[in-house]
Amino acid sequence: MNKQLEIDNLLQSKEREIAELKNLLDQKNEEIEQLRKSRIKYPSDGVIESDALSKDDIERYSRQMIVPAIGVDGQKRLKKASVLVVGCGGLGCPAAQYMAGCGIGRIGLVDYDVVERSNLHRQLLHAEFNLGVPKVTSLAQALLRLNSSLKIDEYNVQLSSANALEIFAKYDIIVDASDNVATRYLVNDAAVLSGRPLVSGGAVGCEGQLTVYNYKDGPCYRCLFPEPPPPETVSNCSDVGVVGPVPGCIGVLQALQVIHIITEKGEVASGKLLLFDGVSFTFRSIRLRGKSPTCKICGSEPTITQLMDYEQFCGSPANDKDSGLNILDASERVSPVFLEQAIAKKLPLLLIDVRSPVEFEMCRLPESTNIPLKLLNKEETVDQLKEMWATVAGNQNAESRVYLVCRRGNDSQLGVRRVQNILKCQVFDVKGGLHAWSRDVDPSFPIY
Ligand SMILES: Nc1ncnc2c1ncn2[C@@H]1O[C@H](COP(=O)(O)OP(=O)(O)OP(=O)(O)O)[C@@H](O)[C@H]1O
Ligand SMILES: [Zn+2]
Repeated sequence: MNKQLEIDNLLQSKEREIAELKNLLDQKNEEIEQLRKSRIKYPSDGVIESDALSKDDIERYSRQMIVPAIGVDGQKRLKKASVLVVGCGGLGCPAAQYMAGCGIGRIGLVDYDVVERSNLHRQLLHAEFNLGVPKVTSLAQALLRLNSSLKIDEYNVQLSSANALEIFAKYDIIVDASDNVATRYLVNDAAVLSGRPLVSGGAVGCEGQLTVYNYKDGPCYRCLFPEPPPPETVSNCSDVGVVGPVPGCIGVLQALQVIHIITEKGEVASGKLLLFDGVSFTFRSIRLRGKSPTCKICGSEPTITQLMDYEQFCGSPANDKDSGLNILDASERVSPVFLEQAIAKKLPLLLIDVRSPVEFEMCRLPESTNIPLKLLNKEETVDQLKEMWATVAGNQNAESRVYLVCRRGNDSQLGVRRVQNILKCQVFDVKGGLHAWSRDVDPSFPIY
C-alpha cells in the first residue's frame, strides 16, 4: 500500500513538473515570436491604397514624369509597386535610394547585419552615427528622410529557406544586393518559386555586373549556373576589396531596371549581362544563354519544388564574414592574450602574418613577418621559412614556437597545417586573428 502511495506521489510530482515545463515552453515560444516580430517592421500591411497622384507627388516627380520613358502612367505604376531589396550594403544603398527617390510606393529591406566603419566608404546612406545600428534601420531612416510618403518595411533578419517565400510573397520585384553565393541561389529559387522577377547585381574590386533573372521567358540564375562554384574560387568584397563608385553605379542601374520592369517602357536586361570595368572604364553587354529546358527549378520538369539548405548546397556560409572554419585541435590554437604574454615574456617565437601584402602594409603587429597564405607552399618560401625558423630555434630552446595570424582566424588555420609539414615543430593559430587581437588585447588596432 505504501509502495502504491509512493508511486502515486512520484507520478503526481512528475506530472506537475511536466506541466511547469510545458508552461515554460509556451512562454519561451511566445518570447521567440515577440523577438521575431520586433525584428520585422511591416507598417504597410501589404496594401497601397491608391495610385492617384497627389499635389506633392506631381511637384516631386514632375521632372521624371515629363520623360516618355516614365510618363504619368509610369508614375502611377511606380506608386502602386512594391520591391524587396535583399542586402543593404554597397548595392542595396544606391538601389534603394533611387527607388525611393523615384516614388516606388513600398520598399522592403532585408539585412541581418549592423553598420560597420568599413562600410562607410561605399554604403553612403549609412552614417557615422549609425555605427552598430542595424543596416535596415539606418537605411529605412535615410530613405524616409528623402521621401516620407513611402512605406518602408524592415526585416532585420538573415534571409533563409525558412522565411524567404513568406517575405517574397509581399513584393512584386526582388533586387538581389547580397554578397554571397548561398544567398544568390536562395534568392533565385525563392524568386522562381514565387514567380517574381529578380534584378541581380554584383561588384568586387573595380568590376561590376548586372542582369535580370526570371523575367518573362528569360533564364534564371540556375539556368546559367546549375552548380555552385567551388567555394575557394569565390572572391568577395571583404577579401578582395571594392571601390565605392562601382557598386554605387551598379546599384543605381538596378534601380533603373526595376523602373523598366514596372513601367514596361524601357529595355529589361533579361538574357543579357551588363559588365562594367572601372579600370579600363568600359561597359559591355553580352548575350547570355536563354532559359534552359533542363533547369532544375524553372525547366519543363523541375525537380526543385521547395527551398533547400543553401549553405550545404554551396559548401559555404550565407555571409562573407566568417567561414566558420574550425579544422585544428584546441591544443593547436592560442588566444590573442596568450600570444601577447608570450611576446611580453620575450619567448622565442616566429609570428607569421598570412594576409596579403597590401593588408600587411595597412596594419600589422610589429613582431610579425608577412608570408601570404598563397606563397606558403612555394619552394622559395619553404627555404625562407626554414631560415627564419633556424634563427628563432637555433638555440634549441624548447619554448620556441611558431604562431600564425590573419584577419579573422580562418586562413591562419589553413596555414598551420602547411607550416607543420615544412618545419616539423610546434605551430599554433591565433584564434579569431587580428579582429580578436583588437577586441581582447589592443583596441587601438584597426578592425577592417
Ligand atoms: N542571407 C542574407 N540575409 C540578409 N542579408 C544578407 C544575406 N546575405 C548577405 N546579406 C547582406 O548583404 C549586404 C551585402 O553588402 P556588401 O556586399 O556591401 O558587403 P558587406 O557585408 O556590407 O561588407 P564587407 O563584405 O566589406 O564586410 C550585407 O549588408 C550583408 O549583411
Ligand atoms: Zn532556370
